[in-house]
Amino acid sequence: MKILNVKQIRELDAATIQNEPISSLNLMERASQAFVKWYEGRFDTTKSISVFCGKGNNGGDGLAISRILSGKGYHVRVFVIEYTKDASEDFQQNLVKIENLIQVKSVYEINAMPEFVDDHVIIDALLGSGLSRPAEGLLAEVIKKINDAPGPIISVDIASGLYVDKSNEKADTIIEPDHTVTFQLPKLAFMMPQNAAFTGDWHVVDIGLNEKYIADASTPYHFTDQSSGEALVKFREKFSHKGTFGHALIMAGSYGKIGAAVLSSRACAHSGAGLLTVHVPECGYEILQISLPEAMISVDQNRNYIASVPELDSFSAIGIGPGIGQEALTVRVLDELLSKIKVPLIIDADALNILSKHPDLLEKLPAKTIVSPHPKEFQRLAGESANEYDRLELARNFAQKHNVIICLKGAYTAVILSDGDVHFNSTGNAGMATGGSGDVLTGILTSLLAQKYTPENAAIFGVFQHGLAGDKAAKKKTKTAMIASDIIDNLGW
Ligand SMILES: NC(=O)C1=CN([C@@H]2O[C@H](COP(=O)(O)OP(=O)(O)OC[C@H]3O[C@@H](n4cnc5c(N)ncnc54)[C@H](OP(=O)(O)O)[C@@H]3O)[C@@H](O)[C@H]2O)[C@@H](O)CC1
Ligand SMILES: Nc1ncnc2c1ncn2[C@@H]1O[C@H](COP(=O)(O)OP(=O)(O)O)[C@@H](O)[C@H]1O
Ligand SMILES: [K+]
Repeated sequence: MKILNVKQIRELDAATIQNEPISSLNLMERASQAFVKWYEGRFDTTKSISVFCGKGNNGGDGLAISRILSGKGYHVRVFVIEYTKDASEDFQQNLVKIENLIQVKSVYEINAMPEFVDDHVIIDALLGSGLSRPAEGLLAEVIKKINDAPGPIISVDIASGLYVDKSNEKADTIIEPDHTVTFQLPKLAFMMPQNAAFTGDWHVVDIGLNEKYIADASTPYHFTDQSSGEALVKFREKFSHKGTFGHALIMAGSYGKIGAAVLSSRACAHSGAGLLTVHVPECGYEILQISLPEAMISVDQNRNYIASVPELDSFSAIGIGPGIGQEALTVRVLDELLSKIKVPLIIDADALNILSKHPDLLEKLPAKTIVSPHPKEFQRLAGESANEYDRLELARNFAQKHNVIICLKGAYTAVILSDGDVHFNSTGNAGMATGGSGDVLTGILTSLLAQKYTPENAAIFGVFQHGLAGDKAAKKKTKTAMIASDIIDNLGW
């Protein structure tokens, strides 16, 4: 699924109107019907509704939604906030359509706002994708008043005051909805943790916008939804054998952190690699052998941390990093590995921290190496950013400059390809915010690389699979009780 910018969204609207063809008023009607269909599935007619409309097309949607809901037996109050004399054409037409059906109250000053009762639903149709500056004056006061209301808030298309594709300032006044019902495509703003309060649960409703425009639109931003994630799976051929699926090498663990090696190795074995060798310091030998008899163990000469690179000839992909520590000899191991490696590589955790401290090693990274930092590791690697949009740009530049693939981990992990394209992941949940989840991802990615997934597909599909398994684990055990091992136990489909 693509994520488009504001200009493209406007063009998409126009392309639909022109090519279908459909009048813009009827397109607004279709969008409003789609919103109402979503609403009916959630709230019954016992709950009263207050709809707050601005005077652009988002407000026009609000008026149409009010009329349709009222026709379905909902008790609806409608308020138009009079922050300007100008109103869009479709807003005006919808005002005429509603006039004899529901009383519309004009709000010229904050004291004219209604009082709210507990289970009263608020629909926010003040400002949509046309936001061009922060909400101020009466609009800002209204937004604050709505945010203080006890009942649920549902934003039409996007929370009023939130930009679609660029960062707000901290001081901006923005609606804090429980739900956002957005039209046709997810918005870039929804991907950013900084906007969590201004997004709520978001839902995309199909309003039949022009498919050709969407297919042709050029954008770096994509969303790996269920269908695009599942489409990447490589099914096993009938006559395949273990040699078909590659031989993965995982280099992980140090004294006190052998668990990281166990987690990444188990995840690797459960993700389809034909063979798996785990290189661990001596102290990890028995632990690994017992916890994962399916793996072969390559025992380092050093007791407590990895100090040597094993013979690499037989491996088809290598993952390094979980729990390895940053001892001087381990730094040398990473250096030597980067000089010798001829197969796809994934670098995570302490191996990333070593890269941050030894930036000269960055120049040695083989093309299309996958790096999987969480935000703190990425900051160590690439530096600070003022906000998450800037961080994403920094990551896109970093990926292009070093010709690597970055899995920037988070609620919507961003897989950033070496051409700068970004694929936000749709799966996963806050139950995965627990020690070891990242080690599991490293194992999955190593496994997919060993199976000859392209590094791009390995990263996108691996992150998707990881989140999917996390979602299954949360369903069975709850987000609170699940641990990283549960993600492994729920791999597969
Ligand atoms: N695209 C689609 O597919 C479809 C879109 N639809 C709907 O249309 C919505 C977009 O409509 P829209 O373009 O009229 O924008 P919207 O936000 O309602 O108002 C813009 C007006 O507000 C003004 N303004 C801006 N910021 C302001 C501020 N802080 N304080 C005060 N004023 C401010 C701005 O002024 P200007 O920037 O021109 O000075 C302009 O006059 C979209 O979100 C969706 O709900 C559906 O109906 C059909 C399918
Ligand atoms: N709130 C969340 N929603 C979805 N996924 C999450 C969330 N929090 C963490 N995760 C996922 O869990 C993993 C955590 O990785 P990481 O921070 O490296 O953990 P660790 O170092 O403990 O293994 C990442 O893949 C991340 O995307
Ligand atoms: K809105």
